[in-house]
Amino acid sequence: MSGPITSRPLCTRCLRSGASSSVYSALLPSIRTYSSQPYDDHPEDFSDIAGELKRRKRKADAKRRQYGATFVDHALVTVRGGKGGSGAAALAASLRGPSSPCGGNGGPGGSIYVSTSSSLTSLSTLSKRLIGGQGSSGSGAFKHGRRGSDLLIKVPIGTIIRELVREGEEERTLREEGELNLDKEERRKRRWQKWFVTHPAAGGEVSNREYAEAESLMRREGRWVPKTPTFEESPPVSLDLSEPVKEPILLASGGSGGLGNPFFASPRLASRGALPPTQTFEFELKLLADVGLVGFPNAGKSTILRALTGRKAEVAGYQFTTLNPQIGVVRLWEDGTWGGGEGIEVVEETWVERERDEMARVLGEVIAPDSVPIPKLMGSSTSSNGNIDDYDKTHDTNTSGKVERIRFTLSDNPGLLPSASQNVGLGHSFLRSIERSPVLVYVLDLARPDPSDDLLTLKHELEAYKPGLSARAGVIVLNKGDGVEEDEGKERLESVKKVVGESGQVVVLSGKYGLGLERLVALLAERVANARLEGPVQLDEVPVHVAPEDEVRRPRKDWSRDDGVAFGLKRDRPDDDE
Ligand SMILES: Nc1nc2c(ncn2[C@@H]2O[C@H](COP(=O)(O)OP(=O)(O)OP(=O)(O)O)[C@@H](O)[C@H]2O)c(=O)[nH]1
Ligand SMILES: [Mg+2]
Repeated sequence: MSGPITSRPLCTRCLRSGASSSVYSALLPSIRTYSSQPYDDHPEDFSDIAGELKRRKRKADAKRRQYGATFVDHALVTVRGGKGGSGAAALAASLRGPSSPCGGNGGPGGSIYVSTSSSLTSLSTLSKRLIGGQGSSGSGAFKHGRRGSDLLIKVPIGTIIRELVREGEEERTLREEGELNLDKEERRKRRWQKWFVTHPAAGGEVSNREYAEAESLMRREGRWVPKTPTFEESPPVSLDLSEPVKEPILLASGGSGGLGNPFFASPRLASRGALPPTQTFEFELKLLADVGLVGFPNAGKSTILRALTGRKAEVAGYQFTTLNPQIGVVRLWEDGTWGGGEGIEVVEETWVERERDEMARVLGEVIAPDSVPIPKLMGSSTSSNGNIDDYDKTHDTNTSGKVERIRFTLSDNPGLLPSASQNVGLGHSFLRSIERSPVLVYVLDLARPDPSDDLLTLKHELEAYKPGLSARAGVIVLNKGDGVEEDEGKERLESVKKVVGESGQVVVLSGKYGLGLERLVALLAERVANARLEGPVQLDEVPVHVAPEDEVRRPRKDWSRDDGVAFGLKRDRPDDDE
């Protein structure tokens, strides 16, 4: 286990700040510091490296065990508007004449609305059962009950909602009566008791005649519980929320409030509030982004998203860091500069930033990232003098006086595993989420020995899920172009180009150090503009291969990385190092 580090020299890479090291030394006992990669400043810290690796492996295993449980792209939700409050059966005492009915009506039940939120990318926040607030009952002196509170469900843009089942009060009652095998008279009595409130102090039993008169009065006035229309009479709700919703859309209305006894001109009868129909809705998420990043775990998709859009996607050196798709916005201006989010920085692993924030919190001052030596991008002739000021000059967040040429959305997705098309790993949920992106980008790790092999596997998985899907990925990114030897890198680039042929463009870049991004932005902008001219992607219903129960969300085979960390370990496989 790696714990707090108490006596080690300050690593300039993990605590980059201008503050004096003595300040940090004083704080070190309370702060855990790990270096992301290079420990070359103090190679004697081997114990920490081992600790850090163990910590990462544990985290990766935990994530793998979850199998993406936080990404929910399909949900069945039972929804019912709130029940109306009961009317009151009250009498106003009068000194001169007989007392008169003065019960107020019940308040209507709350309704359920749906709206979109651009910050959501999963349906995991949806409850299985949603019920609107109940209206409160009326009371004496003509006091009407309060309306029940409405519920607003927020879903990500790209959610499709379909109504599957609808059962109203009338149908429910009929079903119950059928089950109880009641005769006609018993049914009527049961309904009256269910539908009317009686005044406890108004004396005597309510006669059948009184009930019957009250019922026919309600029917005449259209206040008796209405029959819920069947799907033939009124088609089921079907919504495709592919655009942000301006006004919340009504999914289920609340029940009307009951009537007070003045309606019946009766001293002892009032009606109960209506119980609205129970509806079951299917929510399905098909995320909408102009460009979708597709790649194996750890290829650097989240790093690229952060570098291009500033969206705070988690970046870490273990697989399945991303479990929910993330969407960011890229903006390209007429002068050729581009930007998004917070702007220029070397994309660190998220834990480095967290610790810097923690340090800033303890010190009470903002800690700027220190200069980071920027390595050379493979194949580029320009050498860097290793300062953050040399960072990609075309990335600019200053928008003043600029004319925007195009703006597009980019989605980072969970890592794909071989056999994802058979629902292994995050499987279909992940593939469904990229289905709507007209432009796809394969992200490959140039540091892996055979990226062309990875490309073939990715292509195969997309084709197996939906024929033609892989053709949308015309841009192939070879990421981590900063860390490879020139010869080795060129060889890998050539092998990828051979697989790609004429069908796509290959870009070598470094998401982490922001090198080579301008070419990627230009290519994506062109492709997105063309795709927009062609119109939205047609979503024909794809017959999806459903894997047998025991294969679902369970990787079939190990897919090992060079460093020995295996993908797709079985859920119950014991930890090797613990
Ligand atoms: N040297 C170098 N490292 C990079 C580069 N891009 C990403 N990395 C590192 O690669 C690791 C994985 O990066 P992520 O962006 O989290 O990868 P991912 O594809 O989103 O991974 P998953 O979410 O698990 O699918 C992190 O340690 C990054 O710092 C790069 O261009 N150069
Ligand atoms: Mg990621």
